[in-house]
Amino acid sequence: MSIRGHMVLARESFSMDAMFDFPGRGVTGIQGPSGAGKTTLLRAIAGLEKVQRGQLVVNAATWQDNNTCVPVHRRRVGFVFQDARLFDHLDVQGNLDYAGRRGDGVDTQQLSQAIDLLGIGPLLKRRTQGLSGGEQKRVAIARALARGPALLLLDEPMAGLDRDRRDTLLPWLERLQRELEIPVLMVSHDTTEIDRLCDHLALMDAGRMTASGPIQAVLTDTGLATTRSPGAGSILAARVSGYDARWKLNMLDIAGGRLVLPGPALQTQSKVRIRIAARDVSITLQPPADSSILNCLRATVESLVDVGPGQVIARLACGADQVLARVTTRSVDALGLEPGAAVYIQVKSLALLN
Ligand SMILES: Nc1ncnc2c1ncn2[C@@H]1O[C@H](COP(=O)(O)OP(=O)(O)OP(=O)(O)O)[C@@H](O)[C@H]1O
Repeated sequence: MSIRGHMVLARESFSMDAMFDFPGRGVTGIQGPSGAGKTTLLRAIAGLEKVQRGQLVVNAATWQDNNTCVPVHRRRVGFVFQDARLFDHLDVQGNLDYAGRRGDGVDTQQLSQAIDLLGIGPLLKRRTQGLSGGEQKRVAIARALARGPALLLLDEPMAGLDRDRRDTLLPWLERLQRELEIPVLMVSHDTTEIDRLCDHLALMDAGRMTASGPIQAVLTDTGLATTRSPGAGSILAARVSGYDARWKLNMLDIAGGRLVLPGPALQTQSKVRIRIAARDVSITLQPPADSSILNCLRATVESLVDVGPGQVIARLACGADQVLARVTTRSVDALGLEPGAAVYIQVKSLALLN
């Protein structure tokens, strides 16, 4: 199960030579600087962009190779563009029906599942002009799912929405991610959206793929410039193992031990993802005797990379997980840190992702 391909094209001031091999299920995030070619790649996969050379196999179906080029309307692809592009003269139902006009018509079962998953039922008779930005996006996504696509392409699904609207749209997208079998390629600038929704992450720059892999591995690959950015961090899978009602602390089991997260009680045994920002992690040689920091775990230094004047990014193994820590060169020297060193990491704050 995979989405494999190679897209080559040249424009006056841009060329793309992108090889990719993404998982055939789950959500793959595509990130990269403005102008890297992310939208162009999605358009090429959808068959909307004329390429000089193209190969594309979507879960064993060949959409493009030297001899074949399946036309756009025969590619089983759902595409949500940056601007939702709904038809103003039609109501929501009319917009959804419109999706069936090309290709093989509407897949009624898939469409009713999408209407249900995205909570669109109450909106069906509404004119699209009166819908909020988030509602319009949900309708656009349902429309993209209406023909029962084999692949869903989302180009900046949160673009143009303010923080509050993003926060309300995200749970709908999480629901889709959990309950739909369709693989999704999602271009996004938004780290929260990427962290919460993606299992796999690909990075693009100047028309080329610079990295692609499980999100945890890509985020902690110190060979990539992204781990030098102020927002660098790692994502860990955790299981909720208990709740301390007195202090309102959730106990989260991770591969390398236990973390505590303040807040309302999470459902025991549920799986959650947490993000640990590299700047919130400090390193000690001994477990602290009296510290206000609750989260302290054993770890082993894997690598140390200079990332600017006086600063180092350390990658540490913590159980089967990798954690990044941004520390000073002075601390590295004072603690005698080197690959293989056994240490403790202290985590100042955690962000719960889902
Ligand atoms: N229709 C077009 N004609 C000519 N050049 C184009 C066209 N569309 C995009 N480009 C150029 O191709 C390059 C890649 O654009 P693309 O929109 O794919 O980048 P992107 O990574 O999606 O950027 P952003 O994050 O800003 O949306 C850019 O240099 C852009 O200016």
